[in-house]
Amino acid sequence: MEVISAHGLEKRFPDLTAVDQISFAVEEKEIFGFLGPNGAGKTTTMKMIHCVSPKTGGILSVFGMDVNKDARKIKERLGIVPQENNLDPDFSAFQNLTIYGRYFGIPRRDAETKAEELLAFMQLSEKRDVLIEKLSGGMKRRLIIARALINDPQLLILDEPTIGLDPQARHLIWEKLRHLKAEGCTQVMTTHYLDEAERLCDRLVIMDHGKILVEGSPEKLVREYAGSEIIETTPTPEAISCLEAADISYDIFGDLLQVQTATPQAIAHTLMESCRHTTVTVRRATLEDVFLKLTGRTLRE
Ligand SMILES: Nc1ncnc2c1ncn2[C@@H]1O[C@H](COP(=O)(O)OP(=O)(O)OP(=O)(O)O)[C@@H](O)[C@H]1O
Repeated sequence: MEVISAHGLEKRFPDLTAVDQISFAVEEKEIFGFLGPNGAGKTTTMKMIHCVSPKTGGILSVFGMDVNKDARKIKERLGIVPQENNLDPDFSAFQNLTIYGRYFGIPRRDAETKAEELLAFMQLSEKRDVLIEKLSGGMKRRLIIARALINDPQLLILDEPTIGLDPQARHLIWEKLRHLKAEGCTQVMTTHYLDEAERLCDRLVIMDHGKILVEGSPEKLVREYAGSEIIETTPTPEAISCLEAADISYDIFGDLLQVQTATPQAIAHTLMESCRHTTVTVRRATLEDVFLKLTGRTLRE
């Protein structure tokens, strides 16, 4: 069953088209990722899904309902983890959860029971009565996820869930998101961390300039767009003439020469033979290789 279905979805602002006729479908119980450079249109797409920014064209349905007509009913079944920390600084961790429960009309006692459960789930019980400003970045992020779960959402929308966190905090959040998935919670996320997308997402799209460039599982995208292995060395005249003599295609990015291949051994050996004073390394291709190949290396502001 499709939880989200978009056809020719568009968001036009007076000066630019942020989302330009994109189509995608998110299936029940999957984690679906939106990747793309800054300004690609990811957050705008998320905002249309959670009904805070009306679409200007195309079709977008969530739980089979039209976002422009049934926003209230859709929102009741959603959990939102925004990019920015918008916890209420005047209240404790526990109060932030119970007060949020009121927006969904959850009776006070039920909200309190649920809040205790969620604090325990996110390993925050010890911080129950602590004010927001005393929490670390990782704790705040976990609390925002806990808050998004107060209404038992069927769809969780995560905008950069682990932005700015240390590896321990990120791993803990990944574990919790996997747990939620196993319990049947569909998730849609944006992330700039390609390792995060590779680990968590069943399927993803890479967007740029408001359009979807590619869609598929991380494994499929790596296989199709980056080959299985990457050879890296310094772009010396010897390395370049060695590859050109063997008719092997390569890319040069600053002081890095890369060859994408499924058969790295023979090429790496040839390169090592002809460039004895430079290092030649072989590594597995990653989603980051796909991302840079499709969206380029030019800095986006
Ligand atoms: N309310 C708005 N009015 C006008 N332009 C907007 C508005 N919101 C977003 N934009 C523009 O739409 C484009 C897409 O923005 P969006 O925030 O969706 O990108 P993003 O992919 O989420 O980027 P990031 O990775 O930086 O979060 C950008 O050029 C942005 O400046």
